[in-house]
Order: sequence, then C-alpha cells, then structure tokens
Amino acid sequence: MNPLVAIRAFDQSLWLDFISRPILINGKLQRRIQDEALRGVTSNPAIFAKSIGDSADYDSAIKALALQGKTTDEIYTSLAVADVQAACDLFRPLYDSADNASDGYVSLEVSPLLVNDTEGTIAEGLELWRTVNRPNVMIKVPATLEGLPAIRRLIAEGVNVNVTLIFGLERYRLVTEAFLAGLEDRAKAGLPLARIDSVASFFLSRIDVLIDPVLEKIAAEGGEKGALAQSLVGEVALASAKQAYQMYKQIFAGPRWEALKAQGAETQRLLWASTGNKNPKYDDLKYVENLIGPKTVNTVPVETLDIFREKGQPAVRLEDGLDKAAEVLRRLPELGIDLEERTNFLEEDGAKKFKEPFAKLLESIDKKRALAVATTVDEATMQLGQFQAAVDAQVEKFNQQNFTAGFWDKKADLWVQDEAGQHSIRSFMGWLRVAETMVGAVPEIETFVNEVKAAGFKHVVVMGMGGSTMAPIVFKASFPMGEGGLPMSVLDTTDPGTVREIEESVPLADTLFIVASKSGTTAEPLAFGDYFYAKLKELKGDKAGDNFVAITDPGSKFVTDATNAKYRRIFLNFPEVGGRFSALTYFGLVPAALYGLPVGEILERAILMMRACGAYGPVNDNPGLKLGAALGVLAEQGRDKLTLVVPDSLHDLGLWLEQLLAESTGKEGKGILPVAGEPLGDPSIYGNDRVFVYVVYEGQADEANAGKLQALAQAGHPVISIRMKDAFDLGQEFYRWEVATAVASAVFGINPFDQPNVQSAKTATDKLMKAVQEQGHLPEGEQPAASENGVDYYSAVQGNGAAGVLKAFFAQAKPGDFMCLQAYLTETPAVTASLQELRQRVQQALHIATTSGYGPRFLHSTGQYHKGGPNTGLFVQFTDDNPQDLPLPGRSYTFGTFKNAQALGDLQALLDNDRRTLRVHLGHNAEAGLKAVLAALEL
Ligand SMILES: O=C(CO)[C@@H](O)[C@H](O)[C@H](O)[C@H](O)COP(=O)(O)O
Ligand SMILES: O=C[C@H](O)COP(=O)(O)O
Repeated sequence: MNPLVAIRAFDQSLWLDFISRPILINGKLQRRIQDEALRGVTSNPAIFAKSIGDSADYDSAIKALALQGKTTDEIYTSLAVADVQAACDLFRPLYDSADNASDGYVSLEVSPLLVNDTEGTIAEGLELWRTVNRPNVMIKVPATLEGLPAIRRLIAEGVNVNVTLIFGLERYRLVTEAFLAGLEDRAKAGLPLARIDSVASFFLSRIDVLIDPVLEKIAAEGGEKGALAQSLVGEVALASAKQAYQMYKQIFAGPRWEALKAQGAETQRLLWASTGNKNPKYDDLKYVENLIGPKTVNTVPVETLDIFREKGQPAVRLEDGLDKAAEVLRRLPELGIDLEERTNFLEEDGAKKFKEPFAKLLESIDKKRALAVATTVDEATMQLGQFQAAVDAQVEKFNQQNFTAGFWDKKADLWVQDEAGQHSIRSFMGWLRVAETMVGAVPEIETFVNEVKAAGFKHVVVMGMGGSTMAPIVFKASFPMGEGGLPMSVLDTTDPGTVREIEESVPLADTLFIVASKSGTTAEPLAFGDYFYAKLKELKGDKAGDNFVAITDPGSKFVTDATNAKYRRIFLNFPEVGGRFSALTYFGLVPAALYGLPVGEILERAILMMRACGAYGPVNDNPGLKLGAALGVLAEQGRDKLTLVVPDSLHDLGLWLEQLLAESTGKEGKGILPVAGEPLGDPSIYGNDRVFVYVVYEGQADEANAGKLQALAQAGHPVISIRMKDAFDLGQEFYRWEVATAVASAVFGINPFDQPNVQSAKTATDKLMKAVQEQGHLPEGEQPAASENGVDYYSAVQGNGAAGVLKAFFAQAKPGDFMCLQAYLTETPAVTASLQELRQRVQQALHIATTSGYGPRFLHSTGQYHKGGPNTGLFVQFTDDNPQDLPLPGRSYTFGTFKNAQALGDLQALLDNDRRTLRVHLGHNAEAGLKAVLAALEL
C-alpha cells in the first residue's frame, strides 16, 4: 500500500507544507487528497513568497488587481485569500465527512510584521477569518509572548488557530494554556466549543540545524564532554518532539480538560513543522518516520512527501525511546547549552525567516503593480467631421451633469424618469464591476476545467440563446483553441439540421454539455438540455448528469431541475448582470477556460479598460463614455446604422455587438442598428445614415479597408477606428462597448437593460406552441402572394409572380431604411453565400443598409430593434420544410415545428408593429430555393 495512505492506520495526518495556484488548478492537490490521503495544507509567508514572488503564475491576477486600484498589501492578501479559499474548497468534502478527525484544514498566516503585536494580530486574524469565509481555514498566529493573548482571544471568538513558530517546551506549555483559556472564555460566554480546531506547530529541523554545530564543536574537543556531545548530535529535535507529545497527553487529560471535552471541545493537536531534512548526513525522512503517533499532524514539504511515498516505512514511533529523549534534554545543560535560550533565538530568527521573503514578495508585487498601472488603453480615433461640434456639445453637457460620477453611482435619472425604469437600471448595472469579482473566481474556474479534463471529456457543447452563448461564439472564432483546451461547439438554434449536425460531430459519451440560461426559463436551451440529456441517458443511465453543467442565476427553477438531474456542476451567475452584458461572467469565461484560454488575461485587459472608464475625470478622457456620447449623438443626427468593419478573425465580434447595441438601444422608436458583414464599398453606395466603426489588429496591414475608410471620411461619413493588440483585447472591447452602449442609451433617454419586444415575440411563439399542443399542428396560414419553383412568397404587397412580389416589396424602400434577412434555416456556406449576394444586390441598387441573421438566434438579439426601433426595416423571413426534422423528448412536437412557431410568432410581432414583411418559404431545399429567389429578383 502507498505509505502515504498506510500512515492513516496510525492516526497520523499528513498535511502539505506548500500551496500555489498551479497545484490548485491543475488537479495535483486534488489527486493528493483523493488518491494519497492528504488531509490538510499549511502556508506561510515564505511559501507565498516562493509561489507568488518567484513565478509568473499570478501575473495577470496581480495586474487586474493593480488596475482596480488595490495597494500592494491588498493585492497580496487577495491572492493568498483566493488560493486558501480554493484549497479549503478542495478539502471541504473531507472536512464535512464523518471521519474528518479534525482534518481538512488550510492554514493562512497573519502578516509576519505583526509578530510582536497582540492587537494587530487579533484584528488581522479576525479579518482574514471573515474574508476567507470558510469553516475549514485555520488562522496562523506565531507563538511569541505577544501572540499568546491573541491565540486565546481568537479561540474565544471561534476562530480555528494554527499556532506557529514553536521551538521549545516551555513555550509549548504556554500555547496550550492560551488555547484552553480561550475555550474556557468561550464556554463562559455560553458559546459552543465543537469544531473549533487548533494545532500547535512545533518546528523541528531548525532545532538540529542550530544545535548540531554546537554539539559537533564540543565533540571535536574530545574528552568526556566531547563524547556526551557526540552522542547528542541529531537527537535534540526529536527528543523535544517526544517530550512535547508527553506533555500533550498530560495536558489533554484530567478534570480541566474533561470539562471542556464534555462541551464538545477537541484537543489542540501537535503539528510537526519544519520537517524537511536539512542535513545530508541524515535520512530524508528523519522528521517524518520518527514522529508518527496518534492524533498528530505532520506538515511535510512536497519533496519529502514524495520520498515518503517511494520508501516510507509507516509505524508508530513517537513513544519509542522516551527515556532517551528525556535524557537528551536533561544533559544538554552539562554542555553549557541552554535550550530555552537557544529556542528564543530560533523564535527571533523564525520571525526574520518569514519577514525577509515577505518583504521581497511585496517588492516583487509592487514592481508588477507599478508596471500595470502605467499601462494605458489605446484611444479610439474618431473622425467625426461635421458632427464633431454636436458631439462636443453633448460631452460638455455630460461634464456639467457630472455624468461620469453619476454613471458609476448608478444614478438612474441620467437615463429615464419613471420609477420602474430607474429601478430596472439600478438593478442591472452589476456588469460595471463584475470583472473584478471574476478575477477571484479564476482559480475556481480553472480547477473545474482540470476536473473536466481529468474525467476524460473530449468535447464541450455550449447550449443557450443570445447573451448566454454570444461570448463563447466570439471566443471560439477569435482564438485558436488554447493549449490543453477542449474543442467547443455552440448550439444556439432550434434548427433540426444544426442540432443533428452537432449530435453527429461530437463523441456524445465524452462530451460536456453546458446549458446556459440566465433566467432558466428560455424555451430553447431547456429543449436542447432535454434532448441531449435523453441521449446521454440511453448511453449512461443514471450517470447522465455527469455530462451536464448549468450556468444560470441563483433561484431559477432550472437550478432545482439541474440539481434533480444530478448535473455535474451548477455555476450561479449574477442576477444584477443582464445576458448581453454577461461576457465577462461565468457565461463567457467557463466555456472560454474549457476551450483552453487563459481567462485571467482576458479579465486583466477588461479591468484595464474598466480603470480607463473609471468614476473620475472628464468624459473626454474616458474611452467608453466618449464612444457612447458620440454614438448617441450620431444616431440622433440620423447616423444610426453602425457599420462594423473587422478582420475575418473578428467576424463574430459583430454578432456580439449586434446584440449588445440593438437589444439595448432599439426601443421606443429609437436605436442604433449594427450592420455587420457588409463588404466595404466606395462612398457612392451608402446613404447618409452610416457611421463606420473599424476594429483592427495593431500591425496588421489592411490597406484595402484603410483606404476605403479614408475615402468615406473624406466624403463626410463619420469613421471611428479602434486598434486591438491581440485577441485578449476582446476583454477590453467588451467592456468599452458595454459602457458606450449604456451611455448612448442615456443620450436617447431610454433604459438599456430591458427588452420588451423580445418578450412580445416569445409570447406570440408560446401562444402558437399552445395551439400546436392542442391541435397537433401550427394554425393554417394565409394564401401566398405568389408561388414559383417550389417557393412561396407571403406579403401584404401584391405583384405578378415571384418577380412582381419581390419588386413591389423592395419598391417600398426609402432613404434611411434597411433590409433585414431573417433565415430560419440550417447555416451552411451556400445559404450564407446566397444571403450575402442578396444583401449586396439590394445595397448596390437601393443604397440602403442590409443585415442578415439566422433564426431563432437573432430573436434574442437584434429582434428587439426590429420591433422596438424605428420603423425603417424591410424584413424578409426565410423558412423551409425542415427536411431533417427531429422529435423533442417528452414533447408532442418536433424541433422543426418549434422553429416554425418561432418564425411565425416573430412575424406576428413584426406585423403588430406595422413592419413591412415578406415571408419566403423555400420548400424542401433551402439552397435551391434561395437561388430561385435570386433569379427572380429584379431591382
Ligand atoms: O504552517 C506551518 C506550521 O504550522 C509550516 O508552514 C511552517 O511554517 C513550515 O513548516 C516551516 O516554516 C518550514 O520551515 P523550514 O523547513 O524552512 O525550516
Ligand atoms: O440574451 C438572452 C436570451 O434571451 C437568453 O436568455 P436566458 O439567458 O435567460 O436564457
């Protein structure tokens, strides 16, 4: 048997004398707990100096915290606390188990600078206890004379305490006294004593390191004393430990102790510390094998633990040779060695051994902090031409209103004047600071990723609609899969062809399915979840839930359902962050981390922008506010079609921006329409309703677009250019655009955080689905205005045949209008190419903006603008017969019927808002049908 496991038979607990973020994240600590019976962790300032100060593992977290304005001390505490919390969570099952034997603890030490400061130690001990906020943390307090009252007080307060830096027996006695007195204080106050655990850390190898050379020197002098000294070399530390153990047995017996025990108290166990051997003449396991005894702990460095695994011989030895141990200690004075005095030196030296590396650690954090705060974000370049004056006036107005501070204070009257609207605004601004919160969640996410990989998963499918999947789509398109990442697919359509495609392309039993829904009530993700859960049930029976993860808001019904279905994990997101503002929360970051991206770095960039968009200073120095003010003013001046020009690799940023801008601003007849995916042309093809936004990677030559944009700027179109260093800057851009969108909404005087018209389409769909459930099919529709080549055309306009209907429909276009293609079809390159051709022909001929989206995805995105924005859209809806339809488990309808109901429901909502619509049913073959439409189109 592995000696690390076998040692448990002797009631000895092995803890690890080390902590670092990589071992928390990469599953190494988890494996030691699971496979090797590891029962706790200790940290100290020197350990953190090594893991944080001597590595780059914490760099992005340091930068992110620095950019939040944290001081060097605060940064250290945040990092240490996050690691300790993550380790506590790994030990939690042991701590909660019936045979915890007072184990499952992670120790965090107070600042070494407080070593002689009682009150400071108490205050920091309580503060760390509250901040870590885990029942299985132990606060480490040095056993100095000043530390003793602090130990008593903390124990009385119910804090678990690891008393550190004990080198001598007399001090050990005082430590146990402080512990007992603390328990008695607590009992007197009528407070419970159960589960207040404490350990007394006796430092061993350092005793031999100090005393051995003295003994060796005397031994070298020869004679009787020399012989005695020689016989004591290497014996003093073990003798001290053995004596301490005898004291422990006496102290925790007898009436005083029994009275406390009767109230549930546990003994303060001895913990052997400094147990890595420092003397090559000794056995590497000297301070491990010889100190095995019941109810003791040994905190062992990584290397020693690994040696013990290979060749450890576990057996109880702690009470072997007790007489000899007593003799060793008794005879030291004969050699002029006052152990008490020497241990005082060790105590002072011990404090120094923590203070020095700690000072170096703070120095190294401070350097990184200074570097981070010196970094600035790239300014957007704005060529606003004739609109500059109006934008300047708006900026001035904002400055007069002290808008920047008001924005951060969530002063909702900056947006709307009605109470309900103001309440909604105040309730949904959690995104402003959520990146900060997520910095602390990075270890949790990365640990989860490692668990998933260790469990053998080979693929991830993220399933959800709109804001719940948009960021994963952007990450996947903008980054190559990260090292060690898992391939990822995103399902955000009820199109049966696409569902089928995903099902056929993934190894089902080894695929992790993430059901992402903020509300937990959206019909599509719940249907996707049910569909794949049924498939996994066929393969894995009761274990199907192992393959499922939920991301949702706390309290949603989905939390209960996912719990009942035994989902592997439920990530609870933030109720105060709306879907389209959730890219930098669990919704975006869990999938990104599974895909192998270093999410800490994405957050770091976001926080850089957050800082630049901070609560102080004029609007002009604030990149988010400035962009928002410009976009708001431009839209009000008729430049409301935000035409996005991006490199291919950032193509899907357009999808994200479409949702953010259109769904936030497209209401009350106002709004900004994002236009993505139109190839850039020369000025002659554009109307006077455009603003061009060019997002490009620094150093990437894009002369063709750059030249065209210059021509457009010269022709009087506003052009805004943003440079990204690399794809990690997506974090920065997410944040910039979230701020800008909220600010543009303030210019319009609307609430950016609701989506009333998305709801109206959902309600119309629900009504149709009710009809399907009652009648078995969707209600019969009206007669087509034309039918040709297997394609049916439905519209309020009349015309002769397909060409006539198309002509009449497009004849309605006026300057400032836009055409919107809505494809409820399986996304294929051929379909996309035909839709693009249609867009280009309409744009060239009619000089109107064109947009295109696959349904039902866009319903959760631009759908809000279509119905709530200005009535300037010409909507062409494409449907087909769903040739590859799929049944939905537990429901009386198929994916295809569900999708058709969504299309019809949205059409109804468009008509209810007097929109101009043309529905084109393409029949059995969508690709051929689209070709027929293009052939019939004369403009
Ligand atoms: O937490 C504890 C003791 O509770 C340990 O981390 C303790 O600080 C370490 O064992 C010692 O500092 C290590 O000492 P050494 O091996 O450097 O002499
Ligand atoms: O953009 C949001 C979509 O409507 C999905 O909402 P959900 O996350 O509540 O499912």
